[in-house]
Amino acid sequence: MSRRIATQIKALFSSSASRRDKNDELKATDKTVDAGTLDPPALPRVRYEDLHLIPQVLAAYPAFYLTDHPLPPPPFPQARQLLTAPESVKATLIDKNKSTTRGYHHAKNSRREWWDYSPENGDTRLMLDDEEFQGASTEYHDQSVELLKQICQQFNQNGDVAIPEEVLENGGFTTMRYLRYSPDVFNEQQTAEGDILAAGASRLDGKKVDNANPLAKISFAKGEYTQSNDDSDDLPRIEAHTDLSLFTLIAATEPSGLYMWNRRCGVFPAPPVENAVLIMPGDCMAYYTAVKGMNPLDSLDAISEKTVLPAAHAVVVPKEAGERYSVVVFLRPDRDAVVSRRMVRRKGVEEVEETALWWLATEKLEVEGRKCWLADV
Ligand SMILES: O=C(O)CCC(=O)C(=O)O
Ligand SMILES: [Fe+2]
Repeated sequence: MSRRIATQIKALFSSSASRRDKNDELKATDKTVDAGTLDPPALPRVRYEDLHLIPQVLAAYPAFYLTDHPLPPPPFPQARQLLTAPESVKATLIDKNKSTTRGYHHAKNSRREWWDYSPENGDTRLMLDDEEFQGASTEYHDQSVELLKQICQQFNQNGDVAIPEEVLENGGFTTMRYLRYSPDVFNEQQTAEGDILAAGASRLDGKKVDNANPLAKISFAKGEYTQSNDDSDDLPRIEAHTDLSLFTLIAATEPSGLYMWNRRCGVFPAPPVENAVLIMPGDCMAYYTAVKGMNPLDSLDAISEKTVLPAAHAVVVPKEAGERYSVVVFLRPDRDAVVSRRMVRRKGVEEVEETALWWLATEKLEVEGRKCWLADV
């Protein structure tokens, strides 16, 4: 790493500390300070003009905020417009083929509802019939895709191609999601037999078991996170998972409630930051940045410090905090894009096995706690 970049990165990471209240900063440097007065760890901020720093930043942090970017304001009014529309309108936005990546969905036991915009071939089906809604939504989607592609290009510098150009040529299987987390989203027959269980929840011996929410009632005190599962059924949330994407972009309203893990299980709160978007790597990046000639499906040796791992994240909106809206853009390769190639031995013969995005998606559905809502990819 050049000295200039090393200095820039150092400045970048210390700048998250310098943003804190001056008193806190003084406390943080005082070795005798009670750990209870420390802030939780902060995710770094990267300016748009410093995109080249991203590979190094993601070697140290699970995600980052991008500031000074050219995106328009996030379409929160549109998210609110759609997700608070009458049930009869939402019903018209449900895909007839039961797609899990297009149109309106809810997980009422998690007090969450969402709408996916899947614009393959410029498709505007399952959108609100409103010109302003469509204009703002497509504009945010299209510009976010361009931005996320620029982020991917940072891994293809100096003759090194991590992400194949063909993956970045078209929009691939990219989608945008509007989410609403609210105590007002609830299942009227919450306890009725046969109701749809919250994502990640299952029935065991007739009892409802909630394994969806490891962050229920999370709090930070004395320099540590503590968690309890009391009332976890009531909190608007999304279970811990990684995204099936190259990169994911998130803009959210207050209150916060988004948490991310780094590769050493450190937890970072990821509250909204004004005029910034949160960028996190998804599953595909681990394959594209694995040690050359090795495959994470074969061995953990394929993962080096420079390998960009998908960021595990969860949302738990604190009790009585009100509603939270988020706008999420998932940059993905085509469904058929080969994400990984490796040599396997079958019936004594060595052959190349190719893994496509759609296969990763279906495989992921089998993994408890790592569901990704892409059943029909
Ligand atoms: O609402 C958020 O901030 C995150 C949503 C999310 O993780 C997802 O939809 O995959
Ligand atoms: Fe996610």
